[in-house]
Amino acid sequence: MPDTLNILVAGRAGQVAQALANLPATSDVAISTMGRPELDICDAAMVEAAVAAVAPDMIVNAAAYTAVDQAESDSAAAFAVNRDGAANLARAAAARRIPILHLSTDYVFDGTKKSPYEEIDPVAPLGVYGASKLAGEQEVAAANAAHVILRTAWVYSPVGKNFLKTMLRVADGRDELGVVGDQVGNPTSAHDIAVGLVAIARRIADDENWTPGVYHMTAAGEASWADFAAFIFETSGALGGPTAHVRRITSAEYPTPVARPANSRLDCAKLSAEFGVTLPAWEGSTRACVEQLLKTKGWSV
Ligand SMILES: NC(=O)C1=CN([C@@H]2O[C@H](COP(=O)(O)OP(=O)(O)OC[C@H]3O[C@@H](n4cnc5c(N)ncnc54)[C@H](OP(=O)(O)O)[C@@H]3O)[C@@H](O)[C@H]2O)C=CC1
Ligand SMILES: Cc1cn([C@H]2C[C@H](O)[C@@H](COP(=O)(O)OP(=O)(O)O[C@H]3O[C@@H](C)C(=O)[C@@H](O)[C@H]3O)O2)c(=O)[nH]c1=O
Repeated sequence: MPDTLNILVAGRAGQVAQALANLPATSDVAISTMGRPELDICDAAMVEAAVAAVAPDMIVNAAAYTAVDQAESDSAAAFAVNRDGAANLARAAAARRIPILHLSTDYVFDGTKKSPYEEIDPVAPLGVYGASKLAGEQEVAAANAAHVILRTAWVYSPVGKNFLKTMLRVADGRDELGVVGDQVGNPTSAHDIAVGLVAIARRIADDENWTPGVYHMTAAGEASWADFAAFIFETSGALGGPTAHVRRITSAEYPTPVARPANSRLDCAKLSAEFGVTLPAWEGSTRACVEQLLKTKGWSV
């Protein structure tokens, strides 16, 4: 590993990129996050220029088009970012002979499996977002042999747009909320993803014998969206924040432009075996996020 491992992160304003930027400073890892104005991943020339200027040892792609419903009517934009933008970054990394860590999603699956998904399970996205992310995985793998594709899920953090913040905002002034109880997954904190990414980056930099490929990286434990909401409100209510009763509903009672997988659970054993990385259980990280948001009433922004 170089004395300082320089990591360039694309997608600066996003949840995961901000969590990476907010990690406590260490002497052996330097993280530079870049946003759309100076690193629009859809612009191949800009990507090449930014990568040449920063001269990183590794690239993390945390930029993405993540508006799941909107993607259905904005397919070109979703594919431009999630497939073509990812390919641009992977090519720029390959040209410099450096690895790329690329984030992907549980929504590459259709959710019909009855147990947690493994990396070898067949993919079958239900909508444009999932299809565009799957295409991005394929482009990244084809463009750069030195790739780690990390599928995560149900990401939340004190910043950006996510389900946890939506729950606190919507509960402010309401007694009861209908939340789907028939979709189950792994709510995952952006901070925990950031810690995992840096651990993987260190491993790769230290050891040439790592195995490129697709890995699942989510929090330990599982919940339905209704379970997740109930836990958020229990935590927030106990601290004097917004709270509401969760009425468990079915997906049919909450129609959305695109269906979500009924089973989004990811099996993370491969990540643990290859890189020694296991993310913490979702409850503790959710509590920490709610506590942080309550300090600033940060759910409204
Ligand atoms: N959020 C979630 O629940 C999940 C996310 N993931 C994946 O994890 C990764 C990180 O997600 P998360 O942090 O939540 O995403 P966010 O939506 O919070 O952030 C994504 C960022 O990418 C930026 N971006 C979009 N287009 C471009 C572009 N052309 N060039 C540069 N930046 C761009 C966005 O900027 P702008 O605001 O200007 O559009 C935004 O700041 C993504 O790959 C996502 O698919 C996986 C599973 C769940
Ligand atoms: C706001 C709300 C949502 N829901 C349901 C709708 C949906 O089925 C589920 C999740 O809602 P959202 O639309 O907030 O979440 P969604 O945008 O589907 O979240 C996904 O984002 C992308 C980027 C990913 O990669 C996925 O892993 C996942 O995190 O909760 C309720 O039942 N009640 C509510 O009040």
